[in-house]
Amino acid sequence: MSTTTRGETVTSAIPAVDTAGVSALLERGRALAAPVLRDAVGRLAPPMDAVAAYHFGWIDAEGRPAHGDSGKAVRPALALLSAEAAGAAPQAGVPGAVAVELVHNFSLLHDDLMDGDEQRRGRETVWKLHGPAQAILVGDALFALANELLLELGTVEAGRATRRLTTATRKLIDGQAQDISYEHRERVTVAECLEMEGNKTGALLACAASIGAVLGGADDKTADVLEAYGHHLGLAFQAVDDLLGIWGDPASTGKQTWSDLRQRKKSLPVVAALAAGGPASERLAGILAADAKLTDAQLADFDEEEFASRAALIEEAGGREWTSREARRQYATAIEALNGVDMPAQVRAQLVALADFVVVRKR
Ligand SMILES: CC(C)=CCC/C(C)=C/CC/C(C)=C/COP(=O)(O)OP(=O)(O)O
Repeated sequence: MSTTTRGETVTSAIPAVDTAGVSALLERGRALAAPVLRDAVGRLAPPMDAVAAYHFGWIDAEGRPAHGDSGKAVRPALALLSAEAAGAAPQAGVPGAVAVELVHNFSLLHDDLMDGDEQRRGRETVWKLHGPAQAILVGDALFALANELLLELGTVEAGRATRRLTTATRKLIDGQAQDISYEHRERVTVAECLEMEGNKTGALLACAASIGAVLGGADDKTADVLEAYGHHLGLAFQAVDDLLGIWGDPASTGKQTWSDLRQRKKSLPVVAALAAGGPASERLAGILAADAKLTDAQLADFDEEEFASRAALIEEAGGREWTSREARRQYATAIEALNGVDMPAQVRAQLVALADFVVVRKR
């Protein structure tokens, strides 16, 4: 056991992952979602259908069929398990799985444009290859498709699912707005950072973890418990994302090196390091204050060593360790939330396995 800077006791054990079991869960989500996702994308007018197909890795930059990385598909896997947690067949969760994945990809398309990121899933981002207008339009279209797919089911459950997805999307947008505004704030508190991450990442994972149950006929109380699991899992997911954004291997993450530092992100490791106090924390604060006076182009011109030295200071001030502990604390809270729903033991074990994967992932 160990203690966080907030004084709570958390398990410090790094979970062992059932890699084969998790791969099978992710693959099942991908396989059941794929036909519905392809059909949805096929509804888009050219050239948006092809731009979306490129984003999902189904075609390459020249328009040839491809099997590119279309993402880990954590959210579809969650949506199917959520249907099973409510006693329904996994298939009941498929429209929810696809809808959440569409909203997720809408957010990635817009996020890459806003951040000026040139690499996603190991290839050129849509805005870089096809221009900002296509990134905006295809993102908007994926969002519309998500709602269209759910609403055309025409059931009461689909109406409830759409309501939850719309609220999650609004929170995701709130979180993105907070994230961007924090880039230009000298100080962001740990609480503000966690609230922002709960919005930008927690809300959609919470929705993924409950939407299958809603579509499978679960009551709101059951859905709310599953949502709590997904929310904390989302916070663990984002904490790991923040670690990967600084110390991840670009060959695994599929993103540029030091992407978060290049964009002045007040991610958890940075915020925790600044809050820690002490010589490394103060040196970091001084450097970031000087960075704030530079233009984005000047910052982008920095060589690797400049970012490496910032990363080293964040680590020395304790930001890396604090964030890993926070990921494990949120993981433990997510698992505990599962006690609030009576579900088949195997489904519970699979929800735990997915959470294990989230905290140890390298991409
Ligand atoms: C409105 C707007 C622009 C919002 C942006 C919100 C945003 C991008 C939040 C970050 C969420 C996140 C951790 C994405 C990576 O997911 P992942 O690792 O599951 O990605 P994958 O599908 O590639 O595996």
